Amino acid sequence: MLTLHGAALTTPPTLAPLDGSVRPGELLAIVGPNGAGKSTLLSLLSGFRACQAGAIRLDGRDLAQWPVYALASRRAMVAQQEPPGFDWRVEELIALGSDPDPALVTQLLDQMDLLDLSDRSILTLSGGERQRVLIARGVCQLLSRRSHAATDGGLLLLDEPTSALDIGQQQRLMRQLRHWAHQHAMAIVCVLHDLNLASLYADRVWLIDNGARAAHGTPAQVLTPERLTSVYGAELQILSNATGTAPLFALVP
Ligand SMILES: Nc1ncnc2c1ncn2[C@@H]1O[C@H](COP(=O)(O)OP(=O)(O)OP(=O)(O)O)[C@@H](O)[C@H]1O
Repeated sequence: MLTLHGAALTTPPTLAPLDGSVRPGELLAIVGPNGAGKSTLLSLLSGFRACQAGAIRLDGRDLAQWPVYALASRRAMVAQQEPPGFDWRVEELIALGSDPDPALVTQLLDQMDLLDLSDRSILTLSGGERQRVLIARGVCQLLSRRSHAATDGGLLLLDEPTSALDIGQQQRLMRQLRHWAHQHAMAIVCVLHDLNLASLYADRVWLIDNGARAAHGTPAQVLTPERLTSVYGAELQILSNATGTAPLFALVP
């Protein structure tokens, strides 16, 4: 479990103090306009950036106190635009640094619709294919390093994981994220620009605006047309949703 206790950044890029938690088995979406502070917040949650006030704790221990190797078994981060780096084959890159059971790699290749690409060089992949490989690598890191003592699947942090995906792959990924969250009691935090994906798949949403959390709760509580119009300055119409619970939006032409 990840907990925030007045966690803040006081020098630019600033973030107002945040309290809250990310629980095993849930999918938390972080949404907000460009420049709101979403990626900055994700870098705090990952421990790559230290908060300047308050604290962030993973399993009750301050993030800054975790030894690097131990932290890598409990938290994986997939950044927005990771450069491809060296000429790895897809299945090599997924396993890199994790020494996983080969069956896990095959399962992840299947789950991310990458089986046909397993032997290809990462340098030859399209943007969306590469994005799916990097997500598989993050999940592989958590599942293969998981200790027998762990009661949950750790923390997976994803910065705009659907940005390069077509709508079919977006749906597959979001369903797969929910599946991993439930099957492995994994806590998953996803920065999303697509409010409809947040609405359809997230258990909870944090709306970030201007370096502060403007609202948090279920998608239906947070994603109201009035609030979104005010925060994004976009003219929206609300569409009905098949489940009748989460709102869906379209731009007014
Ligand atoms: N080192 C820095 N010094 C000063 N300001 C910064 C620094 N890094 C980022 N910023 C600013 O902090 C704000 C938040 O940036 P961040 O990347 O977290 O936004 P974001 O919500 O992820 O945006 P986007 O949706 O465009 O990816 C932006 O206005 C950015 O210009």
